[in-house]
Amino acid sequence: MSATIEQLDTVIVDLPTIRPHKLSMTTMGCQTLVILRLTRSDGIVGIGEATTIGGLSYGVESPEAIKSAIDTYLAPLLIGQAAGNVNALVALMNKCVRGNTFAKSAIETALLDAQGKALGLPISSLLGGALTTKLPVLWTLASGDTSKDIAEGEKLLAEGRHNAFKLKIGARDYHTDMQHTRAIVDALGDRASIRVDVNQAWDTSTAVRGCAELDAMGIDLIEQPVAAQNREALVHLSQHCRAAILADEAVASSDDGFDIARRGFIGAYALKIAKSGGPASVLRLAHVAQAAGIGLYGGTMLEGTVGTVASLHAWSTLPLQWGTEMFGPLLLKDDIVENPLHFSNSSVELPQTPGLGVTIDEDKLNYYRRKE
Ligand SMILES: O=C(O)C[C@H]1C=CC(=O)O1
Ligand SMILES: [Mn+2]
Repeated sequence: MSATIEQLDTVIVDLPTIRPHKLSMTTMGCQTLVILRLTRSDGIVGIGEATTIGGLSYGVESPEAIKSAIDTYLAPLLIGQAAGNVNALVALMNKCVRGNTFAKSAIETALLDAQGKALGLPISSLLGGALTTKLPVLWTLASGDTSKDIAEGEKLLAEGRHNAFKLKIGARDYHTDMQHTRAIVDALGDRASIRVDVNQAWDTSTAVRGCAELDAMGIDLIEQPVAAQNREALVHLSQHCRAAILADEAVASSDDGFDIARRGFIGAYALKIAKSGGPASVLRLAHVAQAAGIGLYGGTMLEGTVGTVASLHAWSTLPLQWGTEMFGPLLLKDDIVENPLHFSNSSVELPQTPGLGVTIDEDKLNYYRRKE
């Protein structure tokens, strides 16, 4: 008899960051992960993670709401169902629960982890196979202080840990942001690819001016310069700017991807498992992008190791013109897995053991779990 889903357990975990991480909408001093354990009738346990940024300041699901959506709605829906058919379970979740892609992503990850363990295959194999087992990883310089960012970039270049940096701008006034970016390009730009993420902070005319100025500085990639809803401007910028434009908050589902492509967008899409509902569901968006000639980038919600590895399994099956930013675990002071990822030479290694390839460290989980 095939295994059924018996139990879903969620815990909220708060992990401190190694330094403040400053984005246009919030400054993080801690990252909150929702860790899911899904137990099957054959005794196999799959793990998953749902993580957002800054409570409700970045996405529409808070960690507390994600836990509640799983505990109250998704768990009762799934318990008793056959555990091995991920497509059927995703279809059931999408039929009965609207939105809530962060919560669904944790579940899809746990289902794939469990099924991979049952079949003795890594998740990437369940998704059709990895094109590579080493993926490029950039680092985000976002301490909020230009000289600290330069020192951090110099150290990481010297260690050979990263050769591409993303700068977070948009929180401060336009001139301060431009001065900050120029100083970093002057200091590090001859040895590293420098990209910026504006996180939706500019109106259209500021974005037209800003993208031209960033272009002239030699910035390679400009991420989400305008509001997520301002698709006209995003398309216009992608067609008029020499630097590539990366759509992040503007693109979550394959429908978003199709609409933006249909309007004539020619940049790249930041894929994130949390935006699309999991490591299998995100591939639909990737395939729309590929059909439209749009580039791919492996994006992060600054997940811990579980969410990062889940994403890496999906990214490994795709040609990524712009690499990945799967550095989340390196931004955290500690980890809740027994076998952390290996980052070196500007890349990370994809685990090859069955399922995700990571095991929870129960003592660490217990230490960092939120005590209600
Ligand atoms: O891209 C975002 O908007 C969010 C996140 C990804 C990397 C980082 O530093 O912040
Ligand atoms: Mn972004």
